[in-house]
Amino acid sequence: MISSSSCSRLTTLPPYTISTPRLCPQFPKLCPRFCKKPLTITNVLKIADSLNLSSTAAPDLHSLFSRTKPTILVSEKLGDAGLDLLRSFADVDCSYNLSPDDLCSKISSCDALIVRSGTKVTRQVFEAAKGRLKVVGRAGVGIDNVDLQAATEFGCLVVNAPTANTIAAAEHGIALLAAMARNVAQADASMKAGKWLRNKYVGVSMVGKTLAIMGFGKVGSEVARRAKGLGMHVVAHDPYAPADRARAIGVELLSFDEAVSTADFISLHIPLTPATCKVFSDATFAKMKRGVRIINVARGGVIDEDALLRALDSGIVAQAALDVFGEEPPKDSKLVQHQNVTATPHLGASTKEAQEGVAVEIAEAVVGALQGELSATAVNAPMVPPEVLSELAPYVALAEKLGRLAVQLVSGGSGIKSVKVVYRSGRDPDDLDTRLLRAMITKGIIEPISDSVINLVNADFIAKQKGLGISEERVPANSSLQPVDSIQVRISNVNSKFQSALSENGEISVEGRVKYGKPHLSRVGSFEVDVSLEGNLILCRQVDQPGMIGRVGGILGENNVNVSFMSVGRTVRRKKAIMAIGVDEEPDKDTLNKIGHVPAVEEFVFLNL
Ligand SMILES: NC(=O)c1ccc[n+]([C@@H]2O[C@H](COP(=O)([O-])OP(=O)(O)OC[C@H]3O[C@@H](n4cnc5c(N)ncnc54)[C@H](O)[C@@H]3O)[C@@H](O)[C@H]2O)c1
Ligand SMILES: O=C(O)[C@H](O)COP(=O)(O)O
Repeated sequence: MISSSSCSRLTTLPPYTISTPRLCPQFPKLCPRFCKKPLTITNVLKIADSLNLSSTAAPDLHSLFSRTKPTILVSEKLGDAGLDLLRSFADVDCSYNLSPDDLCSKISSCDALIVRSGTKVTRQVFEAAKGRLKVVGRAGVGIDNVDLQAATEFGCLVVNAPTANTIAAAEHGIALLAAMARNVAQADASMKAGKWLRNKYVGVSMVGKTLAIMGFGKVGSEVARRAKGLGMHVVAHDPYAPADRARAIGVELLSFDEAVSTADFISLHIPLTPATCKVFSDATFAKMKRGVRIINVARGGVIDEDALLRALDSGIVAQAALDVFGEEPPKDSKLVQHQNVTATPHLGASTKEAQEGVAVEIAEAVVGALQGELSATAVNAPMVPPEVLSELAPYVALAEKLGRLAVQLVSGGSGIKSVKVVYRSGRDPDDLDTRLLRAMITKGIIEPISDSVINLVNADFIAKQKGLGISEERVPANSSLQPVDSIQVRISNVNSKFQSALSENGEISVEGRVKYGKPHLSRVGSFEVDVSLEGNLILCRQVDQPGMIGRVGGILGENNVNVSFMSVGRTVRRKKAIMAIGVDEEPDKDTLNKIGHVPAVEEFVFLNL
């Protein structure tokens, strides 16, 4: 728990570090502008930096400074090992079988929600969360039950657990394949009904038959390996699958039509997306060999279930084995009741081992995300590996400051439509991921002029929503030691309240670099400066003449405003110069007026960083 002494230390930091009510609840007056902001990786890193902690210690800051534990709602059964992990970090509310209304009424008091496939995380859920929900964790692979667009719009990170149930799903696919081919379920049911029907349940052999794997991803590849072991000829269709993986397993990659028309068995392993919804339609069944057998352990929605029923009745499809359904549990039971259908109630991931693995995988992802880490399994945000993140941390701070600085130079009433960011870097473009930097520039530009809270998840979306186009350019630099030599932010087609910030082609232009690990301003318009981007800044253009530093410094000193640094840049000697003055306190109006009345001062602007 935070002590008042450590909290007062925090108040000496730039205010964006005192960012959440949880961080500094007893000092809301000291940080009123910032209390709405969530704790993000950026400000956690800034706090770590300001406290001279290494960036690897940063995630612990959340728990160090948080007065209350976060609350995590688990809406479907999760393995114990995952629950234990969650409980060591948060208050965990396991409420299963919630109605949509109950979920909406609970969610506004939750920081994270963990679901499996049975909970629909709709736009209404994000709206009802009123900004508190930061993470949705999907304990499994398929995220078709989460409205990703709404999550992104509300700045809520969605993470999944994509690896722990792969083998379970593949094994279930093979179990269904074999059970269907040998009528295991039907024969078992008949025996339980007291019958002995040896002639009725003659099956088909798998060896030598062609199996088409539709979707050659994690599960599809594992099914392929196992089917090869059964002596099947395996082909696959997946427009995005690497050919070398297919070669390594001995699988031939085919077009959709080739795969469905040559197969004796077809096993579905594609995600449900708008593009794959009902892709197995009447037209698709018409292309298949008569007597084909279909297994679906992916998603019910990829099949038009009415069309499947027709294909089963007409004999195009001899048998189907289904673990998943368009609606779960299925309301219309015609398909489930069909004598040639083997059905299981979405059991693909349901092994003890997979459920424990998924629970731990999702618990780690959710806890990490709540601590401000960028998740490796983020579904709606860029994944930034930790080593890249720690290298980019000072540039992240620089990017946000430059955005914040540039937007304050725009005169009121000018709508910002177009921003260009120029990165000077010696790195190979593939070695420099600018998504994080772009998000922080967007944050810096938008937050001071709106109510939006920007993070890595929603930065691009909110920029687009506000009609703000951000383009990026890379300029090669000689030095390749640093990831970025300089970042320039240019805003075009606006008026500036500080004419000297305009470049020759009329854009507001500010440029900065990282010096000694800290963000520095290196250019404003066509003036070179060299000031640390900390606290508050006064930019002042004056006639280049002796005594100006003393005059302006004197006015600030007389009014009890402490100058932290000063830099003068000029274009023409004895003509024009820019003075950049860092001040610890915000000068009052009178003090600023006095600076404006110094005869040689032609224009000045006060900027809050
Ligand atoms: N029944 C269960 O309990 C269970 C368990 C695990 C996974 N699943 C489901 O299985 C599916 C696959 O899971 P995964 O872990 O292998 O995912 P994955 O992302 O590793 O693989 C999916 C593959 O489908 C491919 N694909 C996407 N669109 C395609 C298209 N139009 N045509 C062909 N291929 C396409 C992708 O390129 C990818 O290689 C998902 O729908 C997942 O939800 C179900
Ligand atoms: O996509 C998945 O991971 C599977 O369909 C498992 O879903 P479940 O967690 O609801 O069993």
